Amino acid sequence: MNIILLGYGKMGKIIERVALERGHTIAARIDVNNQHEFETIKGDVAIEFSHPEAAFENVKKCILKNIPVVCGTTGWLKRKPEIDALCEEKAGAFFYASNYSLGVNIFFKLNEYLAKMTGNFSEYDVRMDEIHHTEKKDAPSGTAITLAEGVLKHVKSKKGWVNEDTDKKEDLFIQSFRIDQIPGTHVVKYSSMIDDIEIRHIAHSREGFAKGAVMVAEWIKDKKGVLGMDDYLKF
Ligand SMILES: NC(=O)C1=CN([C@@H]2O[C@H](COP(=O)(O)OP(=O)(O)OC[C@H]3O[C@@H](n4cnc5c(N)ncnc54)[C@H](OP(=O)(O)O)[C@@H]3O)[C@@H](O)[C@H]2O)C=CC1
Ligand SMILES: O=C(O)C1=N[C@H](C(=O)O)C[C@H](O)C1
Repeated sequence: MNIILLGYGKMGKIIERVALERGHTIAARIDVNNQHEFETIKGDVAIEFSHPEAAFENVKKCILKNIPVVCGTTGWLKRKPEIDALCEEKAGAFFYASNYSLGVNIFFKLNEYLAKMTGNFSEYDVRMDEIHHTEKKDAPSGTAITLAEGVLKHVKSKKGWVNEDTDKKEDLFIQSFRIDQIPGTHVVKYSSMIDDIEIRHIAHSREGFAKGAVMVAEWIKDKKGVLGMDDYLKF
């Protein structure tokens, strides 16, 4: 496959290496300074890991050019419904995941299972921590938001997530920490007066995110529609 990279920062560079190792070629590396090149570029699929302010336009351009697009950029999801609608209208292919690593997607399912179990017992409260490197633009992380959505689906006492400390029982508190070089750590804590049940996912590097994104790009090449990890992994 000939892959267009939209965003050539930390993730774009690792995705390039993984893609080359898997026998693909790179059609273009589009970053903030060479956006105009995108107008003339041809490729089989685009992988978009850029900036919360840039993702919407990048994905839109791909759909309008009929290029299947795999997007990993977080922090722009308020506008995702517009992209979903455009993708359906143009019969395009758009894939979004807040986290492309296999481990995190297993972790999402484990979290939902625990939320369902503890949600039946008023003794348990739940909160979350996410820890990332200091260059991260958005908070809370996209992964933390997906985990929170998994909790909110099953724990009916929680009405929404918040990113600052709260003493309201109905708020699910996601605490964000920014520490140099941390690729991504997520913790969900189910606590009662008697015990704690805590699950933790620690990414040792960005390798899992990049490998997952390239594998999804291989898969999406001949697909149509608005797609996500549940379509790809089919757990
Ligand atoms: N879903 C997942 O599995 C994962 C998602 N992410 C997400 O991916 C995104 C990128 O992460 P990361 O690579 O670490 O970030 P970086 O800041 O290292 O890289 C982003 C790159 O995109 C560039 N950029 C900015 N605007 C545009 C634009 N309009 N078009 C193309 N490129 C642009 C930036 O340039 P400049 O620096 O000049 O602004 C920068 O080079 C983040 O939103 C992050 O949260 C990260 C890891 C995994
Ligand atoms: O910005 C990052 O680095 C990461 N972003 C994603 C997120 O916001 O969840 C995925 C991963 O945690 C790394």
